[in-house]
Amino acid sequence: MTGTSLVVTDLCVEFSGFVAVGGVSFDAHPGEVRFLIGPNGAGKTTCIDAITGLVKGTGSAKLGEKELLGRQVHRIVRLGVGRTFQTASVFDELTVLQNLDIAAGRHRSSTSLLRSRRGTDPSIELALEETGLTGELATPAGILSHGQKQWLEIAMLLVQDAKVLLLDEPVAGMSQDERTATGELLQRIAAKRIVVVVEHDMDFMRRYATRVTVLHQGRVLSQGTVAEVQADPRVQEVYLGTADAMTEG
Ligand SMILES: Nc1ncnc2c1ncn2[C@@H]1O[C@H](COP(=O)(O)OP(=O)(O)OP(=O)(O)O)[C@@H](O)[C@H]1O
Repeated sequence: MTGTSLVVTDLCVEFSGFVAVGGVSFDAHPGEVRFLIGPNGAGKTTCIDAITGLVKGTGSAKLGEKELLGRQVHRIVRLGVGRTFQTASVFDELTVLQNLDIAAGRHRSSTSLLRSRRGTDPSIELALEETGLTGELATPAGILSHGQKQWLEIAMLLVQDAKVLLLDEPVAGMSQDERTATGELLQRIAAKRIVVVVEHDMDFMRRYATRVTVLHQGRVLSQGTVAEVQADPRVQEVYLGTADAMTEG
């Protein structure tokens, strides 16, 4: 393990007295694809919301020496923590390049698109290559496939040089080919960054997770490698009878 880690300790989030996250601890390091799984309402998204400052949490979420909890959203972004949402939040009317320019903090008018290839900055070129979107530079984001929109969101985080990528259900609604491409993309970007994936798709988790944290009713039910959590009877019990039973596949 090298580089700065994300260490979440005893994270708690309450909504008007309802405990959505009740003392969750996990860590994530560069070089691994870390998964957070659990049934509906387990508290997965709320954990991400707390780490990124969208909801108030107590406990601790540290990136290296820096405490994230209690900081404002934009300051957390500035520390290199990026996230995606369950619904892609790209600008549909703008091209892929314009979306990336905005992410990079630049503005490019549509007339300058003709010169766009020559003028593309290296971080954008790299993000396009990593996400396989190089050929879509001038495509309006609104007509990208569902998978490509998710990749564009990831590319926007790469352009911002995010050290931590928190991805909320990145493969929901994707075709099998898109899932495979996304899994391989996550493995590539995780080599140097912290990647935490919230997912429902068990097959995807089994194929690409390095370590898994299983949440249930706001608490950590089990934690470990895919094999370890799959073998945990408590996890099997929680998933028993669901379409995505842990032992399938
Ligand atoms: N803003 C909010 N106000 C009140 N309750 C909330 C709020 N956000 C989430 N909750 C509740 O907190 C619990 C955890 O929700 P969360 O969205 O984190 O679960 P999840 O594991 O991400 O579920 P899913 O897989 O369905 O997205 C749920 O019971 C949810 O209804």
